[in-house]
Amino acid sequence: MADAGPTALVWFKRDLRLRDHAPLAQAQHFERAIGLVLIEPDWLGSPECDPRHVAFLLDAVRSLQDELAALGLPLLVRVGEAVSVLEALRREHGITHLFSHEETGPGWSYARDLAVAAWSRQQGVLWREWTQTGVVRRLRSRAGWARRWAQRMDAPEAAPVRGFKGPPGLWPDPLPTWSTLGLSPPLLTPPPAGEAVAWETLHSFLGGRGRDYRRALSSPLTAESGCSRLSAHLAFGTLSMRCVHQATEAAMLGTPDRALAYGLRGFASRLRWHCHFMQKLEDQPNLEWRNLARSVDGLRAGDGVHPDGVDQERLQAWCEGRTGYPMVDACMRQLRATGWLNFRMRAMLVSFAAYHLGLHWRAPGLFLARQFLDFEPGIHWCQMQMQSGTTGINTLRIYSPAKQALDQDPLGHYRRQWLPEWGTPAYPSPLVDERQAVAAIKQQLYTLRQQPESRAEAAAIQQQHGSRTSGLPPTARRSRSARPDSTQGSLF
Ligand SMILES: Cc1cc2nc3c(=O)[nH]c(=O)nc-3n(C[C@H](O)[C@H](O)[C@H](O)COP(=O)(O)OP(=O)(O)OC[C@H]3O[C@@H](n4cnc5c(N)ncnc54)[C@H](O)[C@@H]3O)c2cc1C
Repeated sequence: MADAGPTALVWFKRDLRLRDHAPLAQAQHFERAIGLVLIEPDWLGSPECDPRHVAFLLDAVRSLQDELAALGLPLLVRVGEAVSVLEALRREHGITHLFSHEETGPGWSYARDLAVAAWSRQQGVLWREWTQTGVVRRLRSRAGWARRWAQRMDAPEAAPVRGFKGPPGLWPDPLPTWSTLGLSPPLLTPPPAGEAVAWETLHSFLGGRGRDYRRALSSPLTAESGCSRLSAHLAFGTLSMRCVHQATEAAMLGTPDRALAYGLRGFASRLRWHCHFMQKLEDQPNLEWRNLARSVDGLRAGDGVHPDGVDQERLQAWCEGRTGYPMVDACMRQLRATGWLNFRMRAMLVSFAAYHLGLHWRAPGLFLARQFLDFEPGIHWCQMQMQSGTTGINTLRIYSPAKQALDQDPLGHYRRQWLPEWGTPAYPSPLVDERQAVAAIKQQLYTLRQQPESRAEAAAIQQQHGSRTSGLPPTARRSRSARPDSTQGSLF
C-alpha cells in the first residue's frame, strides 16, 4: 500500500479494556490507528484452553469493539498465527508501530513473543510493550520487589482515551463462530464479561460485599458472594490491577464502616500475591512443567522420571468428582459447573490429588486450568506445586476432606447441593484409604526434605523466589501480618 504515514496497531492480549491502557493511550497520538485481537491456534490447541475461556474472551471483545468503534478505532479480530497475521496487516495497512502489554504466559506465548520480536526487527516495525502488573522483566533479585510493586500500583493511570483516526473504510471484524474456530461451544455458559461488568463487580465488593471477606473466603457456602470474584476479570484484563488496587485503597480510606475497611485490608494484600506468583513464572518459565525442587523428582508417577505414567483411573475419578470423598467430589462438581471455586477448596482438591491419590501435579493441573475461568498460568502452576509439596520450601499442607467438611460445610448443605447421589447406593465408596495413602507419601517427603542436598536446594529456591515484604509502607506490612487465613498466607 502507499505510504500513509505512521500507523499504530494496538494488539490486545490479556488487557481487554479501555481504562488504564497505555498502548491505547499512546496510539491516539498517531495519524492512523487500528486495534487487533488475535485468536491463536496455539492457544486454542493448548491443553490449558477450554471453550469457556474462548466464550468469555469473545464476550469481552464484543463490548470492547462497540466502545472502540464509538471512539474511531476499528477492532479487528483475526484467527491465526501471530507473525502471519501481523505481516498481512503490515502489508495491507502499512503498520509502522506495534503497541501491546507485556504478558507472562505459558511456553507457547513466550515462543510467540520471540517470533514477533524477530519479525518486528526484520520489518522495521517498532514494537513497544508496557507493563500492566507488578511483574518485572529480567529481574535480577527479589530484594525490593514489593516496593516496586507498590510504586507501580500507586502510579497514575494511563491517560484516558478520547478518540482515534482509524483508516477510512475499515470496520470492526465480525466475531468468529464456533465452527470457524473449530470448537464446540462450552458446556457451561460463563458469566458475563467486559469492562462494565468488571467495574460493577468491583464496586459491589468495595461497597459492601467485602465486609465479611475474611470470614467468608474459606467456606464454599459463603465464598461465592463474599470473595471479590474479580479473578477472571483480572486474568482477561477487563480491569487493570492498578485500578483495583487504587479503588481498594480509596474505599478503605473513605469508609466510616470499620468492618468493611478491615475486610478490604485482607483483600488488598491478595492483589500483591497475584503478581508475586506471576513473577515466579516470569523468572522460571519451566515451573509449569517440572518440579521446582528437583530433589522430589521421581516421587510421583508422571513427573518425567518415573517409568510409569499417571494412574488414569484415579485421575479420571478425581476429574469427574467420584472419589467417594463427598467434600472433594462436591467441590469438583461445583467447579465443573461454574468455572470457579474458592481458594481453600482449590487447595483441598489439589492436596487430595497429590497426597491421597499420589498424582503428580501436571495432569491434574491441566484439567483444573481448563475448568478455572480465571486461569492465570503464573498463579496456577505455582499453587499446583505449592499444594503438592514440590516447591521444596513451603510447609507441607495436607487437607483432610473430612475436617474440611466439618469446618466449612457442617450441616452438609453444600455437599447435598452439588452431590445429589451422596448417601444413596449410587455414590461410590472411597477410592483409597486416606490414612495409609497419606502416611506413606508424607513420610517420603519429610525424609527427602531432611537430606543435605534438599536443604541446599531449598535455600537457593528461597533466595530466588521467596517473598520479601521489606520496603513496603507500614500499612501494607501490617495488613500482611494481620492475615487471617494462614493457608493462603505461606507465600513461597
Ligand atoms: C491450585 C490453585 C490454583 C489456582 N489458580 C488460579 C488461577 O489460575 N488464577 C487465579 O487468579 N487464581 C488462582 N488461584 C488463587 C485463588 O484461588 C483465586 O485467585 C481466587 O479463588 C479467585 O477468586 P476471587 O477473585 O474472588 O479472589 P479474592 O479472594 O477476592 O482475591 C482477589 C484477587 O487476589 C488474587 N489472589 C487471591 N488469592 C490468591 C492467591 N492465593 N494467590 C495469588 N493470587 C491470589 C487474585 O487475583 C484474586 O482475583 C489458585 C489457587 C489454587 C490453590
